[in-house]
Amino acid sequence: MRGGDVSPPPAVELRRINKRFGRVHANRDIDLTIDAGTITGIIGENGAGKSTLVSILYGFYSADSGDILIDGTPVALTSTADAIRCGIGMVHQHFMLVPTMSVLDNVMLGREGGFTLTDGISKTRKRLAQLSEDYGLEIDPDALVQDLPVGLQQRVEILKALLRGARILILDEPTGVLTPQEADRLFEILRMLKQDGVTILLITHKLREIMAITDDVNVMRHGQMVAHRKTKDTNREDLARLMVGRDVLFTAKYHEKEPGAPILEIDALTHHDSRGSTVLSDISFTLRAGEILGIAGVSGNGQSQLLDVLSGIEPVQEGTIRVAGEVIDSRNRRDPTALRQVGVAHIPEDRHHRGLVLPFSAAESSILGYHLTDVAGSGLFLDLQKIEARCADLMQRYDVRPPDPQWRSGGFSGGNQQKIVVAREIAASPQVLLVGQPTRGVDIGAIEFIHKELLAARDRGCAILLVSVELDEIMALSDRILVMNAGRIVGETAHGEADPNRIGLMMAGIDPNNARDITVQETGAA
Ligand SMILES: Nc1ncnc2c1ncn2[C@@H]1O[C@H](COP(=O)(O)OP(=O)(O)OP(=O)(O)O)[C@@H](O)[C@H]1O
Repeated sequence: MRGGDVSPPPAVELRRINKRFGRVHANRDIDLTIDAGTITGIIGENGAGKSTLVSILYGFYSADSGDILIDGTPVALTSTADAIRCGIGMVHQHFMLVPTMSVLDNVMLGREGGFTLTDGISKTRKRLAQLSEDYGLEIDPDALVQDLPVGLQQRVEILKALLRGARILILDEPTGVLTPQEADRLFEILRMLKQDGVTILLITHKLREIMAITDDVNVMRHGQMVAHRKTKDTNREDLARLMVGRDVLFTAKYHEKEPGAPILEIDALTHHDSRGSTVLSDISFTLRAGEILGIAGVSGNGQSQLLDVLSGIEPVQEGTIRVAGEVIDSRNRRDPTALRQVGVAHIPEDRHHRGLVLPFSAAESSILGYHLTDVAGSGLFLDLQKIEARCADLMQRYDVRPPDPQWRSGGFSGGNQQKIVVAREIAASPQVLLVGQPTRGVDIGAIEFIHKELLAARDRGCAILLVSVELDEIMALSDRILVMNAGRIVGETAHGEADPNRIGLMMAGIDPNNARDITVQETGAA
């Protein structure tokens, strides 16, 4: 017991935790102490071992060795059910909810933990309503999960954990998919939970969030815990240095450059989803060679559909796309492979579903979409040696860890998976590069690197369409910015004239010329 006999034991104590995956030593002699009723952050580069560590605490992985103490008592966590029984809950990066079921059904699912069948539906409904009210979560128990925006889906995950009796809540990169407004709301909820004595463990790459909400912060590097700081005694620069081992540039080194000829011309593009709702409305713009055109917008305002149509995942319904003179419209479809052959590359927003095939090796994933080009070999068959050698080279340049072309794509940490996708698409030297959320889940060192690579591709003449919910990222890289709201382009601004407040208002659907006394909070990529 620390601090004399009267102080309570820590909520969580990890002692000399070790975990290996084959030859990767993901967690090496990790010690971590978390006091009850605090918010503790864990930061570290991609692949540092953060998710592995919290997965061990949640009983998802078993440690090879080491001890776990909850409230001072040693526990054996051999399954997530064990963890739930010990009062541990987890909100995952990829939600574990069933989209076609209601909120109530979802929280009733898999009740291994704090409440049982005898609780009955009506009792659960009451507790759900009470918790939702206590924390201002605004959740309708009968809503279908698929109809809720991601911010609300995440609250359902939190409610599910609380209903199972969680007193220790783990959140693994909870804001990666949230708008800045949703993230602020999440932090209010976390502060309320802390006031009620819940202990919170937060993994994030965003140092702004660490500084805003945590009491303590722990830094991991190469599988080890290398530093602990009281948040009030540190700052972003200090933490960045501890993580990466060098100073980090928080803003990309942008320089002006005259763009070349038009390469991608979009005219009157309108698109409807499967339910007939209009998701893109009369979109027209021109993208030039050697230009980065940023699309700013709150997620869910048509940006994803725009990328889907431009990359050939969805057919053009109304309007035309002209790529290097070639016309694509409703009568003349091009699928993503055909588009790649005319030089249109795509870094998709969702690396799990569209960027990688998780059971494939890194080498196989590194030629996805390019298997018909000479990077895959010259004859009828794939030249595996050539593919692996090229993949090894890309992995070295993009600092993918482990740098092993034969490693299974699904066995890389989230940020390293993202680097594989970014490396593949930039290395194809496309004429047009469509980019969706390029730095989601990526550590600050890698953000700096990816930004540098995007600017370098622009300087080589590539025309880049950059979609990101991080306004800082859009402002740092784009020569021109278009703002999207409700499926329409509602504003345009040049790099030098970009004003985050004006853009923020347009993103929210407010005409900045008529808005008074409204300021919009800036977002932060790191
Ligand atoms: N299921 C697995 N199979 C094989 N290797 C794995 C598995 N899970 C993790 N690893 C390896 O363990 C190491 C640590 O991964 P982990 O996901 O814990 O990192 P992280 O710090 O959470 O990274 P990120 O910030 O990118 O999410 C990585 O090198 C990864 O490749």
